[in-house]
Amino acid sequence: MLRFCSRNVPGQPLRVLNARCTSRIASLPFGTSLANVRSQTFDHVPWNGLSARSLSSSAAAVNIVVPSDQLGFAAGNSLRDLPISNADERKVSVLWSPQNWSRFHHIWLRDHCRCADCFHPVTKQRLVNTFEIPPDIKPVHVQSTKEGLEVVWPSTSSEFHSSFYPWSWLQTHTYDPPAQAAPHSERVHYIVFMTKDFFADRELSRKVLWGSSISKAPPTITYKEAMDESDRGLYKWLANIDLFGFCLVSDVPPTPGATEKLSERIGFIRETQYGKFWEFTADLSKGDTAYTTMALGAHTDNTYFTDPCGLQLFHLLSHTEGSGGATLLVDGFYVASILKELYPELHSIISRVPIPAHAAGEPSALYQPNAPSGYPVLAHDIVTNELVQVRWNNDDRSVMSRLDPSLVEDWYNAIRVWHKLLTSPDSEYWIQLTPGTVLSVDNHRVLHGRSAFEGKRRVCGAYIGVDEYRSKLTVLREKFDPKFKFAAQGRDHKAGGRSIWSPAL
Ligand SMILES: C[N+](C)(C)CCCC[C@H](N)C(=O)O
Ligand SMILES: O=C(O)CCC(=O)C(=O)O
Repeated sequence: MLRFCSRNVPGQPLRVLNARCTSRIASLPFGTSLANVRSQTFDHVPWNGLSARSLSSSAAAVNIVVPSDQLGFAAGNSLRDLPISNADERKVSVLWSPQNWSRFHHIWLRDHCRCADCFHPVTKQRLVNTFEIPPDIKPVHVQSTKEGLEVVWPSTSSEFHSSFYPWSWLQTHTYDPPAQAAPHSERVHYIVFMTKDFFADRELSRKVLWGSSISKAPPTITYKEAMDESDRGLYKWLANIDLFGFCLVSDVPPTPGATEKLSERIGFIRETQYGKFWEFTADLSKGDTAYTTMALGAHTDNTYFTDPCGLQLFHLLSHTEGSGGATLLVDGFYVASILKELYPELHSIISRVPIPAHAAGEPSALYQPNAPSGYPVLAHDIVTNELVQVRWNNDDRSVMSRLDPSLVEDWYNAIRVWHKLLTSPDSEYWIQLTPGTVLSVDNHRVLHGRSAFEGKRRVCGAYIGVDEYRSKLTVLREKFDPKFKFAAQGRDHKAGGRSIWSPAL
């Protein structure tokens, strides 16, 4: 049963507009003032017109306290001004608007309390002991306030425990139903010119997939922008990489020193068997074909690492006494989207068959991923199923000794088609790098390679860990992206400048 009651302003009408609550007793037409039904009880029935699913099957006497003085509704206003909340045996339901509501399990809400006793305001770590929360915990009081939802819990000690959840935080983290994810990526055949408002309205983590036409307007920033201490240019640089999977940096002094300093603007350089900040040329000084004049097909680096590097920076410092050595880029997400569309069963095979890999060119090192079978070419988020990583280097692939015998021919067919799409003229973006232009590549998405060359060719660059890159991008988003700004009107802890309600936590 639901008992509507208003608080704080006795006798004031409790007006709920746009919400309809159907009960066996009566249905409430739009705009009904509930004042006269304040004491009326309603069996717990589906909110008519709000959702096919009932809010709860079990009848439970709960108080809905929606202080009428805080409703502030004029006739016809939407519910968006103040969501209605109610609690049943196991969940709190929040009615955002006539067609939208969410449900949060009591245990989930209690576990996610962010008061200073439950969530460290500086370290942003959970303090509440999840495992001491009674599995059947129920609030003694639920209240909608202007800033968010207030829930009062029974507590073993004498006093109650009060939790607060900002509306925007609940909307960000709604899981029943899940927040409507914006389409993750869009395949464009034209080039989107990077205007500042282009960034402003982009959904975070959106991707712009591209083919060879990216050559018309490759994402580029200047060295001056990247080095600017305001970090605005750095944000633009990383936002470009996040959107396109790569970005050029122009007007960079053609020296290893300037390139290293540029790399470190993103984060600390990841040291590997090739060194920290590396320079390489065709002298086989390291046991890898990158240190030769050979052509290298489109690949991602470090498939032999459990955690392949996130970014790779290349700067062609000089090339004399010969030609060639053009750089190849292929958007692995773009090609995967085509494979999925045209050959879904092959897409499924390379998304599930693991590939072992090794780096064994240095006598003092033999790298293999921690999973003995390796990892599939395409890795997807386990919940959203969005593509998050491409791992492909056919040269560094080890023996396929764990292939299901019934899959051998299909697997070879799958990688053959994958390779055909990767090497299609529509997928390939060739660029002849020159001294002064640094190429930065998301090694989890964009494959790179090069054409064969003659002469003396010197390249320098660095690896940056994927977590260092993504952390810097998130910190810059907090600084520059209004979507990341959170204002809980005084209900916030901002130790270290970061809100406890940051969408990233
Ligand atoms: C970038 N640097 C020249 C240092 C090393 C290149 C090693 C590339 C290796 N075959 C891989 O795919 O990871
Ligand atoms: O020499 C180049 O331009 C690229 C070499 C390469 O693919 C690599 O180092 O992974």
